[in-house]
Amino acid sequence: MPIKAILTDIEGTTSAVSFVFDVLFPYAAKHLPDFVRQHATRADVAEQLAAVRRDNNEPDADVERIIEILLGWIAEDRKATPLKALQGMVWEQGYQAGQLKGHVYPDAVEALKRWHQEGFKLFVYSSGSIQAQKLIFGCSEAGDLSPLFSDYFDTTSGPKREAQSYQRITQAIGLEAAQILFLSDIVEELDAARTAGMATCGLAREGGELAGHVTVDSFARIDPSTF
Ligand SMILES: CSCCC(=O)C(=O)COP(=O)(O)O
Ligand SMILES: [Mg+2]
Repeated sequence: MPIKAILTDIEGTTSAVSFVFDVLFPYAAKHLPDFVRQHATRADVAEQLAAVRRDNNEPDADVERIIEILLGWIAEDRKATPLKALQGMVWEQGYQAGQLKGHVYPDAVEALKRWHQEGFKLFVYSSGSIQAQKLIFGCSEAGDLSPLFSDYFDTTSGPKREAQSYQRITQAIGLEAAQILFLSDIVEELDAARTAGMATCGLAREGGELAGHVTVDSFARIDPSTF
């Protein structure tokens, strides 16, 4: 069945792991405490603070305790939906102030533009919140790439290592799973997408193999017509 849509991961796939770990996460760790203190009663922030209390089973946690929990989650790279939502809000301030510019590999920019022009529908699936995804592509070093994408999916569709998440995304996209090519640098994500019936391609930017999946080191080597 020919590929009609491409669903891509961000960290380690379109964008450098070092940008996420050395720029985005430290920025969030630095600015999140004051952001939470200042906006704790704002409806969208309060909703995420309530979710942290629920997820950590600490119904009485005050704002300072929640900040402590969130900083711990950043340090351990926990893909918790409330942390991801709050990080997106903090990064928005950084992008708006011109302190952050999204990193997207030039080969990814070139291929995404070409595939879009060729008629492939492009989608993103990342543990980063949809807001964070729109920012990294909308305020990228290569300019505003957001017109390339038809839709974005985050952990509200489920964890990235579970096949059911890819089934939900397939339903939302409205194609057969076999018509969707999923790109990622994590073998467990590729395995889950394949279990859901998607075609897969691994990105190993430093070289090597993602066991059991076609693996490339650059978007320039991906030809959707061969999957
Ligand atoms: C959307 S940029 C921030 C990336 C992020 O927070 C993250 O956890 C990366 O997860 P991914 O699923 O893109 O590997
Ligand atoms: Mg990744």
